[in-house]
Formats: sequence, structure tokens, C-alpha cells
Amino acid sequence: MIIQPASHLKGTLSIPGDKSISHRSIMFGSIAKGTTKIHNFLMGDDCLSTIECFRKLGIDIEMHNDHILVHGKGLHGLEPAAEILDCGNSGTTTRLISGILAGQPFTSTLTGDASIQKRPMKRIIEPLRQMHAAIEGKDDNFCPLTISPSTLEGICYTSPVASAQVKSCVLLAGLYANTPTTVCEPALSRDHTERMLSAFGAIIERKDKCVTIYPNPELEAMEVVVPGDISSAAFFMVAGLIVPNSKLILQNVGINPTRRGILDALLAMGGRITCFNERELCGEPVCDMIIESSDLHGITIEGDIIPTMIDEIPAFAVAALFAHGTTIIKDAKELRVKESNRIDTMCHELGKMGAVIRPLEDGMIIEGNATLHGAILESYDDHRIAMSLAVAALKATTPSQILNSECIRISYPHFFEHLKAVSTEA
Ligand SMILES: O=C(O)C1=C[C@@H](OP(=O)(O)O)[C@@H](O)[C@H](O)C1
Ligand SMILES: C=C(OP(=O)(O)O)C(=O)O
Repeated sequence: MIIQPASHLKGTLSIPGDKSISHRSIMFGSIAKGTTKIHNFLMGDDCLSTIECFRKLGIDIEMHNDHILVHGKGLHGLEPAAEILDCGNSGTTTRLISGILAGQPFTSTLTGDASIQKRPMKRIIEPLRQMHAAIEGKDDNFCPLTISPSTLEGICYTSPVASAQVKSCVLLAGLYANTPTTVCEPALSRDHTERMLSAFGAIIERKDKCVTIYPNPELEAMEVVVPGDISSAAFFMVAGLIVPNSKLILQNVGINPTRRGILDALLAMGGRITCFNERELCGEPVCDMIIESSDLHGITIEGDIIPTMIDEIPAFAVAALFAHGTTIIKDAKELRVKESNRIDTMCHELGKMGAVIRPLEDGMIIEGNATLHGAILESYDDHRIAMSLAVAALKATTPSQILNSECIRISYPHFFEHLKAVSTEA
């Protein structure tokens, strides 16, 4: 993909469905009784991997033009898959489905692509084993994972990482345990599982950074309307702020407090972002946004805000390049275990364009007021890296090429069409 420098961005975009919420709607719909109808589902490759896994586990899932129907079979209705479950590139699929599979009376094996096979699974193997799950992984940490039948016990688990995937995995296993299960985390990670599972009928109690789930609920099918994904909106939030003379309207952006860190961080940098039409969609807060070119200044982000913007940090780093002063990102070591090592990949690729950006063990130091030139850039098959580099390329003095950019299909299949629709070449 060739990206031309842009003179300005103008227009209105309807933000595609949230990836995290789309995954959960299929998973919870599959283990609920009755037919769950899903609107605004994200047709990204990761969510399609979740659909394929549940089809292999015996669930009938119908794809229609404007909705999906999941014919759920209840908590104990899944059937053994005839083959290995392929989670593709999706960490969310791999880790959440493991919690459900730990509670089944049959053995399952799951794996995914080259990137998934490098991502750490010890973080779910350990708590699942504490629940007496029978789970084996390559080198005790990697896919393929094999999960065999066992009788699960509820636990009180203090997670060393703020990870919604770990939290959700343990809570889902907790549905099948003998006694209640509690998960506490060091900082609050996204809470879509808690919100949506409660709406499906699970009994969930929350207190500060801990969540307790009670076993064996009657989950009932429901209608889900998936809000737009702030992680996808983030690319256009940053692009609209850094390209001069721009004004974008982003419609239907999810602003759940556990996901809105990018909005708060960009506002703290002086970004002109106005949220209006605030409403609630399926238990999730949503708004429309106006984004206008802004004079940004560097900030430090660290601590509790980090998990609320973890996937948006590559895009945030691009905004920091065009702020006055230095931006520091700390406490974001988790970036090293995503689809790529996002600290190293961003520093390396932005460096090729002339950026002054230094990796830290747990973040980056980014010098602002950058002048970037075009370059041939590698996505490392990481969708967030491909799209963040495309945004940086809008501000370069010459065109850039992004290699292996098809990976955007994972979370935002129409990204390049949307970018073309709102940008005017310099
Ligand atoms: O639960 C989820 O849907 C997700 C949780 C986050 O991962 P971690 O739980 O590993 O932080 C995030 O990076 C991922 O894109 C989606
Ligand atoms: C990290 C991501 O997803 P996952 O963990 O589901 O692969 C992401 O979408 O940025």
C-alpha cells in the first residue's frame, strides 16, 4: 500500500464494530440458550476465527448481510470438535475460548498462526491449573494448547498483569466450577466480559479491581448491538489532530471508561476532540466525535491509564511525534507480547522515517516537532502497526510504502478505503 502525504482530512466516518465485543457476542451467544442476534458485528479476520471455532464446536452461526444469528445450545451444549481449533491471529479467541473449553467434558486442541504461537499462554495455563483444569501447552507456555476434561474448582486469583484476556478466561472457566471464582487485577482492564455476561444472565459482582462470578447460571440469548471500536477510531483521531486544516466526524465510537484512555490522553495533549450525542448501546457508552487539527504538546502516560489504551499506543506514539516537546510512555511492557513487539517495531519503522524515538523496556521516549520523510515500511503482519504507520505517512514529506499491509483485515478491513475517502493529497 502506497500512502501519499495529505494536505487535509475532511468527512464523516461510521466506525466499524468493536472487536472485543464482537468476539464476546459469539462466545456468550454460543453458550446461552436460544438465538442471539448480533448487529454491527466486526467482520474482521479475528472475529471470523471465533465464529469458525464455535462452528467446529457444534454451534450453528448464520451470517446475514446486516446481522448474525448464533443458535446457542446452553452452558453444556458444545460438542467435541473433529479437528484442531484454529484461532488464527487472535489472542482474544485463544485465551477466552480456553476458559470455556476447560469446563467441557471432552478434549480440545487449539492453535493459531505464527504470531499466536509466539504469544505467552502461561498467563492462562497457571490460573486454569489452579482451578484443576487439565491444560498442556508447548514448553508449558505456547500453542498448541490441549485442554482435557476435569472438575473445576473456583479460585481467588490475583493476576500479575492487567489483562482482560486473562481475567475473562478465568471468569469463563468459573461458569463451570463448583464454587465462585474471583479475579483481581493490578489495574482495571477492559470490562466487556463483565458487562455482557451479566446481560446474558450470569451472576457477577464487582468491587474495585476484583470481579466474582457464580457458577452454573442460566444464560439466555439476547440481542446485541456492537458499538464502534475506539481502537479503530484511534487512527482517525490521531490523523485528524496532526494533519493541518482537518475536521473529521467519527460516528458511533465506544467510550467505555476501561477503553477511553486514548481519548483522555489526546485531550491531555491539547487535542481538539468534542464528544456529542452521548448515549448507551447495549450496556456500553457511545458517542460521536468531532476531531479538529490541533496544536499538541507532549505528556507522560503511565500507570492505570495504560491498560485502557493498550492497543492504541502505536497510534498515540504517532501523535506524540507531532506534539511540542517530549512524550514518555511507561508501564506498557505488555506491548512486547502483542501481534508483534510493538515497542521495537514502532521505534524501528518510525526511525526509518526520521523520527527520534527511543525504546524503553516498558515504553518509549518520543521527541516531538518531527519532520518525517517517506520510507518503505514493514508491518510485521501486525494490523495496528500497519495502520499507525499509514497515519504517520500522511504527515511525511514524500510518499511511503507499507509492506504486508493486508493484515489490517484482522481488525479494520475497510481502513484504507476510509482513509482514502477522507484524505486529500498534498
Ligand atoms: O479482551 C480483549 O478483547 C482484549 C484485551 C487486550 O489484551 P490483553 O488482555 O492481553 O491485555 C487487548 O490488547 C486485545 O486487543 C483485546
Ligand atoms: C492485541 C490485539 O488483539 P489480540 O490480543 O486479540 O490478538 C489487538 O487487536 O491489538
